[in-house]
Amino acid sequence: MIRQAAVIDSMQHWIAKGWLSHLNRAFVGFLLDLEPDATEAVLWAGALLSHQLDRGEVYLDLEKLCEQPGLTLAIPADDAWAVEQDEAAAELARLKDYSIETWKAALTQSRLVSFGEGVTPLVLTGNRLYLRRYWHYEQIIQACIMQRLQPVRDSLPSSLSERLQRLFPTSSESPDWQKIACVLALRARFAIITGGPGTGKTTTLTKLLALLIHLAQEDSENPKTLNILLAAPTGKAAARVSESIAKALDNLAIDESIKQCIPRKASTLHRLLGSGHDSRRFQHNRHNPIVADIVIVDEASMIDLEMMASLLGALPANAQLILLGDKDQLASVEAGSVMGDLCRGAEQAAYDAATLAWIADYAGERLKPAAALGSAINQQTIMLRHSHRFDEHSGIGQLARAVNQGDALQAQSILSDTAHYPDLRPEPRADYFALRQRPTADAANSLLRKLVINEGVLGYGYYLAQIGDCRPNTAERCDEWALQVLAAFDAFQVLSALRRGPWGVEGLNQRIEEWLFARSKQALWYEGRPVMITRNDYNLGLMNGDIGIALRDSSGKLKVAFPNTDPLAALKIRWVSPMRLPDVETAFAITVHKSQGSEFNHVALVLPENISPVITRELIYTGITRAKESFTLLESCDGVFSKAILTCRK
Ligand SMILES: Nc1ncnc2c1ncn2[C@@H]1O[C@H](COP(=O)(O)OP(=O)(O)OP(=O)(O)O)[C@@H](O)[C@H]1O
Repeated sequence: MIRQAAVIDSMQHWIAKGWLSHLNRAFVGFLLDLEPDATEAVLWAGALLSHQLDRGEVYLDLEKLCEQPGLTLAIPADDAWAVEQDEAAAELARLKDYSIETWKAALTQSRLVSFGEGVTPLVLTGNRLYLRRYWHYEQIIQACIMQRLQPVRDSLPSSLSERLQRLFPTSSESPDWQKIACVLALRARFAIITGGPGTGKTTTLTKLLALLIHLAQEDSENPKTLNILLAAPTGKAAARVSESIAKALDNLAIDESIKQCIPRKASTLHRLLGSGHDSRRFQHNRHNPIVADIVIVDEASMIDLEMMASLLGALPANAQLILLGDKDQLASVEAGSVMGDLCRGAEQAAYDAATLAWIADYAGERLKPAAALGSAINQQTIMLRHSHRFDEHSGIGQLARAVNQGDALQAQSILSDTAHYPDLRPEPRADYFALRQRPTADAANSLLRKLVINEGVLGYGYYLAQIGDCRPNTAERCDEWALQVLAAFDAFQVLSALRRGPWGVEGLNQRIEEWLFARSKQALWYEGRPVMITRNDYNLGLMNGDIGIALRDSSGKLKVAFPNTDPLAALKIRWVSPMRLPDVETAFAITVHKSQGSEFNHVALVLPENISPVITRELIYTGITRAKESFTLLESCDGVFSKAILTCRK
């Protein structure tokens, strides 16, 4: 008992430092209630597991914990890394008493732990300690995907080859991964199409759907019209997907009757599953499945473990699931990097003999066997590799590639060859910028200010001008105006790696508000304040990450205008009183995490003065690839960018 009290004391100290939360401590209390004589190792393991869940990790990896406790637990927190590193190392040393064997021995003997099915709160599998709920989600995902991997047909009709030929007449790519994606996705009820920005995921999807519709219509035994549903994790992502699908369909040379069967509007996953009020309990589940033949989810890297389990659990057994997304992006904010995990090994295209034969027979592509065989999921995973949006001259494309490959030297060399901002006018072909001189905090701040107040589209001036110059004088035009302001806001976005500190979103938003409104702290709500929802509000139908802008409506009242992402909604804008929005934060600067699923014409990525474990290659890559036309790197201290590129969490 004395030893238990000592553990709790240490935990209190960690809570005071902000390394653990009260919730983590409460979880330990819950474990103690169930097992009053729990050992210190079990209590620590419980607290650290709870801490990992807060950080978006699904389990506590005991092996990594033993090897690199600070890095594994991200203690101290990112914004205090520089100052608290030594103290944290000394505190973490107390965990050094435990080896992987002693952790496992203690957990194995505890009544709180089992190794699979059961009722214990904790589950140990190998070196991974899970909370039962998350272990269960993984089981559901695994079982539902495995069931869908079974081929649904052992051959494709000959009429399909002709259609494929028409859809993919010639290709600049060799092999043609888009064509391969189509033929593989026709084989089973599950497929993942992953690729960086502009690699043709949406284009491929529309062709695939056209083929699937033909196949269903031509089925001699049971011709049918497919019920196809399209979804994305957030409202913003759903709106972007709808836009991309509509564009891809406009460019697709197929019969109008087939096009009519392809949905142009995506809903959010919450809506697809039928979200109940204030909860993640959905109307659709295995007892009441969704009615669909094909479900497509874009921006799948944003799906967390719980949502993926809910989705798979609610799919009817015969429905086909197609996931689209960029596996190299950051994982979801909630626990679980499902897409990254499912796509492990996708680069190698490690197909087995049956898959290679299928590809050769139907796509006419003879791929070389990989050195080692990939997993069963790899057989239905296709990585698109050629960006059609960023050509070889595009700085954004080159930079994203170098970052993704962990090539810090190449990334630096691209940036040192950069355009700069003599008068904030980009050179004609350059689409990326960085401070040319040695970065310092002052230089970064002054460039950021210049950018932010820039009256053109490179900064927020353009957006502010839309508010003032385009204000309508009739109530009817208010929605149109709000849409215009929201679109203008998407032209530029400041992104930060961190939340706190002068280079985190809190500090940046404060400075940007002062620069733009030339007033130090004014009222919390003012016209032009962009806000991001920070917690799902099922009553208002606003989801974490949705962005709205405070505007005066036709009656002069300040309201927040949100784009209506419901595909069936008649009104394009929803006006919500600020009083009804307790969980929002200013969004001139947002975290890279929160920017997922969105794209902006110009992105300014701000890096802090010190590296910390959260500033990783995936984060930099995600930040860069949010930019459609131009990208600016603002390093407040030399070296952080390069170090981040060398830090890979995979
Ligand atoms: N095989 C191709 N040949 C030529 N152009 C293509 C090809 N595939 C896609 N494109 C073009 O590249 C652009 C990007 O394609 P698409 O929107 O399908 O990519 P994406 O991977 O879905 O992009 P995002 O990153 O926005 O999700 C579009 O203009 C599209 O017409």
